[in-house]
Amino acid sequence: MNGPVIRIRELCTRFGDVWIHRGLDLDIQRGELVSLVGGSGSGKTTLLRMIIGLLMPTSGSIEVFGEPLFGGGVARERALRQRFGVLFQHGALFSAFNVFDNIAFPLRELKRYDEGAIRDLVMLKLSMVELLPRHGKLMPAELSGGMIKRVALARALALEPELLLLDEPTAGLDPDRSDSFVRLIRMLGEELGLTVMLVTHDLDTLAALSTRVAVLAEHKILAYGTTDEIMHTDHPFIRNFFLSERSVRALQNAGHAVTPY
Ligand SMILES: Nc1ncnc2c1ncn2[C@@H]1O[C@H](COP(=O)(O)OP(=O)(O)OP(=O)(O)O)[C@@H](O)[C@H]1O
Repeated sequence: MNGPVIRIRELCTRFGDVWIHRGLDLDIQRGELVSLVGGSGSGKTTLLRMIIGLLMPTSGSIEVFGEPLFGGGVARERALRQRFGVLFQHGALFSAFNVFDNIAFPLRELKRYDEGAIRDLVMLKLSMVELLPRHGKLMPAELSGGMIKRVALARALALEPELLLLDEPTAGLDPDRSDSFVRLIRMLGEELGLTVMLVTHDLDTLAALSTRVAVLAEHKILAYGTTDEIMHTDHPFIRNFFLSERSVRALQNAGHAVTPY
């Protein structure tokens, strides 16, 4: 496929009288790792939910893998969605299923594999996220925050997606767990040749992962470029977000040349 993996044009979203997005355009090319940042309530999660197909925009278009996301009939929409994996903010594991069954869920839903093949695939995904076969028997309530994220990532990877969408992947993790989860995402992204889009508030995550950063402000993608390009864009949100003392430390740790504002 040529062209962007995600192509959004003239997207508008209105809830009641309130406009969230207004004329938003965004292209994400294959192999990119794009962090979406923006102020609280700017519409990042809403945009992610639209790309997943959970919400319809008020107007405008979203194409994924060169095909319109909406309006192609249930079977085609489902086939399209099988090509992307989603990691929700709190993992969204099924609390009544153990780890094995959570990861097996999308595979069983597909009705393409017998239980032997499903077992092999679940074990493979567990090892990809650096968990052990015995972890498969645990229930979600028995997992640490970091393990929940890893299981949710294994489930997101179950159908071997080409596109991975992550909502606040490191939220709620302590710095060590956050660092190791970021390393895992980066390694898997490279090994599997994934295109990744993530929503994050965390500068460490953004600085360590992104090939590009998209800034959602004033109802649209106000700036889009490499971390270095974005850092040097003059806009109040960008100055506050990137050039606070804490942010500068995170960016310097990730090897970016930056001086405090
Ligand atoms: N289904 C909905 N109905 C009405 N309003 C909604 C709905 N979903 C989101 N909103 C509103 O849209 C705005 C954008 O919400 P969204 O969760 O996308 O923001 P965000 O940028 O992800 O914020 P945060 O960084 O705080 O998580 C908010 O004001 C929210 O209250």
